[in-house]
Formats: sequence, C-alpha cells, structure tokens
Amino acid sequence: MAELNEKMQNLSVNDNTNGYVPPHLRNASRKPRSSDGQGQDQGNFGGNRNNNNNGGSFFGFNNRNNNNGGFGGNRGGYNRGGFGGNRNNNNNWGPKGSTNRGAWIDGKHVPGKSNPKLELELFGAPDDPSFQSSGINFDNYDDIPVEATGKDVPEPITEFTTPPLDEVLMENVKLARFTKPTPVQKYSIPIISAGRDLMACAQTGSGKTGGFLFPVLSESFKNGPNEIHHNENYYQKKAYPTAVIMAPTRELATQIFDEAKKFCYKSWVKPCVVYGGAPIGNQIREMDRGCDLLVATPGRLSDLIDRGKISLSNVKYLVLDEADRMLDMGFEIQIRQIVEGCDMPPVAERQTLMFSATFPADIQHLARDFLGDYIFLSVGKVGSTSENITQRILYVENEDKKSALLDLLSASEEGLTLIFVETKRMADQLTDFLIMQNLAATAIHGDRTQSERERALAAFKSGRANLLVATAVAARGLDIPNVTHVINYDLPGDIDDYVHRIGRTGRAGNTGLATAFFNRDNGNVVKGLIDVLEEANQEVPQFLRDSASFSRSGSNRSRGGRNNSNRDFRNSNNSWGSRNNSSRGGNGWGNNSRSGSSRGGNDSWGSSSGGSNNNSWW
Ligand SMILES: Nc1ncnc2c1ncn2[C@@H]1O[C@H](COP(=O)(O)OP(=O)(O)OP(=O)(O)O)[C@@H](O)[C@H]1O
Repeated sequence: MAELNEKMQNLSVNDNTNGYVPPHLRNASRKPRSSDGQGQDQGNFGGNRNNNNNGGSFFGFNNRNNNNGGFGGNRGGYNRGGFGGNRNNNNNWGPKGSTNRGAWIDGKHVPGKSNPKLELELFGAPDDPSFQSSGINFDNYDDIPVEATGKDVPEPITEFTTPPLDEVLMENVKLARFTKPTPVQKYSIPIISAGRDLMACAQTGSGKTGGFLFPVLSESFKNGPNEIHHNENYYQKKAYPTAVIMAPTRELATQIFDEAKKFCYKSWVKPCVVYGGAPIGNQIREMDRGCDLLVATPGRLSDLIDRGKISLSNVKYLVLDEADRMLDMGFEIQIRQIVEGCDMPPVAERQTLMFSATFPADIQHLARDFLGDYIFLSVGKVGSTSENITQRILYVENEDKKSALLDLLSASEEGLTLIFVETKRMADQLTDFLIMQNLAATAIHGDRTQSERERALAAFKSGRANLLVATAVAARGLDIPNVTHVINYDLPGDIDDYVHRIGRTGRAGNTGLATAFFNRDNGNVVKGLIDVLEEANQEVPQFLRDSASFSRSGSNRSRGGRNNSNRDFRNSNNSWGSRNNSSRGGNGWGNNSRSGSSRGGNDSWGSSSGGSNNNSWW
C-alpha cells in the first residue's frame, strides 16, 4: 500500500491542491479549475487520443471468456449430488456418493459424514487466494466501539464456543478457519441465540453475514425444523423454509447462499436460493428437493409465493440483509406484502433480524413494523467506513477521467480493481475503452443478462479480468477476495452508496485503497464525503472543503449528506409516528450532527447497556 501511494504521488495523481493534470499536459502550464465552476476549461482531453492501440486482444468482455464457472454456483458442487426430497432422509449432496447431509430424526440432529473432497470445495485450501482470509488488521476490530441498546442485552461472547454455538456449526467455523468472532458476531450470536429480534449495523466487510448465519443455523441445528402443519398437496409441492433471508441483488443472494452452504455442511438444513433473471423452473425443482433455509430477492420470492410454491407459515427466522438498499430499489411494497400480507407468522412468533452497514431513518420505520422489542446494535459508527481502507479524493474533470484512470491503473499493484460508474451505458463504454488499451476488463450492470453477469464476476474473481467496471449493482455486500483498489470513476449521488462501494476492499481486516474522482458535478455529495473521510481519519483535500461552502448539501440533509442515524431512534424524544418526518431528502434533522454523537460526546460508546438518549436527531 505504501508503495502504491508513493507511485501515485510520483504520478501527481494524488496532488490534492491542484486539479488532475493528464500525463500529456504535465509540463504545460494549466490552471487548475476551481470546484465552484469558475475555472476555465482549456483543454479537451479525451481519453482515447493517446492510446492508438489497434491490435487489442479483446479480453473478457462480450462473452469472450469461456468461463463455465457461474458465479457462486460451482465451487460447492452443490448441484451435482442428488438431494432427496424428504428432510428426514440422510440425503446425499455434493460429490457423487457422499453422505454429508445430516438429518433431523426423532427430535435429534444426526449430522452427516465428513466428505474431504466437498470440504475442499466449500472451504478451500488454506493458501487458496480465491477464499477470503482475514488480514493483518483483523485484530484492530477489537478496538471498534460497540453500542447495543434495548432491554436486557445479553453479554457479548469473546470466542467461538459451544454453547452458545452448536457443535456442528463450530466444526464448520473451524473448517472456514475463523479463529475468533468479529465484533458484530460477538454481539449478534448471543442476542440471536437468546431469541431476540435485532437491528445490526456494522462496517462493510466486518462479517455481518456470519453475524446472522451462525446463530440462526446454530439454533436450527439444535432445535430442528418447525413441524409442518399444512397438508402437502401431492401434485404440488411447496417449500416451507424455517429461515428466509432477503437480499437486494441476485449476486448478494448467491453469495449468502454460498456462505450458507459452508455452514450448513453435515447438517439437516438444506439451503436454497431464488432470484430473478434466472429460469424459475430450475429454482422450483431445486426447492422441491428440500428447502429449509431460503435466500431470496424480494421480487422472485413474491412470484414464487403467488405461484403457491413457497409457504412462509413455518418461518422462525426472517433476515433482511441490506434492508436500506432494498427500500432504495423500490422493494418496500413487495417486502411488506411478503412479511405482512402472506402466511408469515406474526412478529411475536418469529425472530426478525435486519443487517446493514448503513441505516437511514426510513429503515428504522420498517423496523418498527417488522421487529418486536428488538436490540439495536451498532458496531463502529453507523455508516462509517473502515480505517483499513485508505481513501483518496482526486479533482478530475469529466473529460480527463479516462486519462486519470489509465494513470491510476498503471500505478496499481497486483490485485483486482473495481471501477464504479453511474450508468449502464458508461459501464459498457468504459469497458470497451479499457479493452482497447489491452487491459483485462469486464463489466457488470443491470442490462447484462444473468449469465453475462455471472461470467463477468467469475472472470473478475479468478483474476482473468483484473478490472471490473460496475454500476451500483455490485456496490453492496459482494465479498471478492483480493480487491485491492476501488475507483469511483463517477461518484454516486448518495453517500451511503459510496460507503458500500468502497467497502468492496479492505475486508476482514485486510487493507485496501479507494480512489474517487470528484468535480463540480458532485456538489450534492460533498458534505457527506467530508463526514465519511473525517470519521475514518482520512485526509480531506482542500478543494472538497472549498466545494462544501458552495454546495447545497452543506445546508440541507439530502441523501448526499449523512442522514443516517447512529442512534437507536427509540431513544429519541421525538415522535416517530409520522413517516413524513423522516423521509429521505427531507429536512428537520435537528441540531445533532453525526459528530455530536462521536465517542467524545455524551453517548455511551463502548457500553452494552441501553442508555437512553435525549438527543433529537431529526
Ligand atoms: N470471524 C471471522 N474470522 C475471519 N474472517 C471472517 C469472520 N467472519 C467473516 N469473515 C470473512 O470476512 C469477509 C467479510 O464478511 P461479510 O461478507 O460477512 O462482511 P459484511 O459485513 O457482510 O460486509 P458488507 O457490508 O460489505 O456486506 C468474508 O470473506 C468472510 O468470510
């Protein structure tokens, strides 16, 4: 990292006092443009001009890679073995002939047998770089302040132990080479094991998936499935999952499913995944073979409920992962219909868990309706970024971005680089441009077919394409080992998106670099950006501060500013009965800025007790 920073300094890319100067103009006199729009544009620096590469070997894009390893699908060999339909059978899955699957028989958990080949597929070899391993800064997580509010908050655990964790789950945690819980896991495991509802917020890459999977699976292994009270229609099979996990995107759903496969190993719990854009028939057939833990995107889940293929009447655990993103994507009506309008047990008869790295106010309203007497857990500041990620903001005009990008890429060390743009069109254009430079780039965005998206991700993960140009579709949750650099070629209009995007690097205690191109078009996000940089002890370039004084977001709380709550808003004195008070982009956020609730303030960081807080934060 130090070397990379040095190289960037040498390239002048990191010079925050002046605007970005493309290589061909470095020795020319060129006045930096001011971010208030007063500067003069003296040059027209298109990106292609300097790069007359006609002999491009077109890599990766447009399906040129014959990669058969679809995202998330192959590693576990999940589809190869037959799943018997009945959960009480000791069904086989994984490589042929294995009997790894456990069963629930006469009120007891009978684990399956070990299968070394499948173990290798699920958990990888210790030195396999395609499996994320914890980095040198993993221990730094111990210093992260944690706050848990609500009634009777259980004490956190400090190690993975039995109890509270089930033995089979413990074995799988060991196979995954997880030696100790991350902070969010330390709290979420005892909270969920105690049967409590939970709203948990923790930084990107800090192990939230395990935070809900470990206790949900562990309790399921101990307690077995709910008894199905409904008559099975012989001609139409229905899935009755015990746990339902909803996630905003197909890729994230697939990734959670992959994690679930690992930690369900040898147990009676059979995980399934359903998402739009893939043939529904295959997904139904897979569910017919057993479906105890279902990972789903809201749209496909509603569809399958409407078709009578899924009943939620058996659900003990409902998890909403990246719930705020699901609302942003317009899924609220579908989610409410699934949770409140179908046969899902009521709040008191299920456990409901919400996880995200950002929790804007409206998601806390959803919590009011979906969760009962819940614990609010915040690990680190809500919406903050990990200090493992070094953040750099460069002033780059739109027409200079391509050159600046090439500069950055030439300075990059080994590793994968994720480049975020705002539009699908731009993703395609930029990918083509990079391919023309003989760079190994591919793209992921919503207009690509599911199989194209899967191939792109697989090529990126394997390193065959070390550059992935992405829209917001890849911003959340994706856990790709060895992403060393995230470049916000276009900054998002929403600071929460920025937080999630850069969180694709610096995961599980590893270090990472995040570079963003900023110019006057990004005035709406400047205030939030400064907050995020300051919270993570990063350098704030002067041009950002200058820009903040011109920016609208300096004076209101648009989505570009920080409208997260880092508080459990039940502790607020304000009435939160009216949704209108908390709409995104609204005003009336009160006097308490985020810094008002920093460690040095009145708040009880580091305490697990539910101190009440009279701050009015909207
Ligand atoms: N206890 C642990 N020890 C070591 N590594 C862990 C542990 N828990 C999780 N990890 C690894 O850390 C990485 C990040 O975890 P995960 O994807 O759950 O993060 P997250 O908090 O959900 O991130 P995001 O907010 O981006 O979705 C994963 O590769 C996971 O395997």
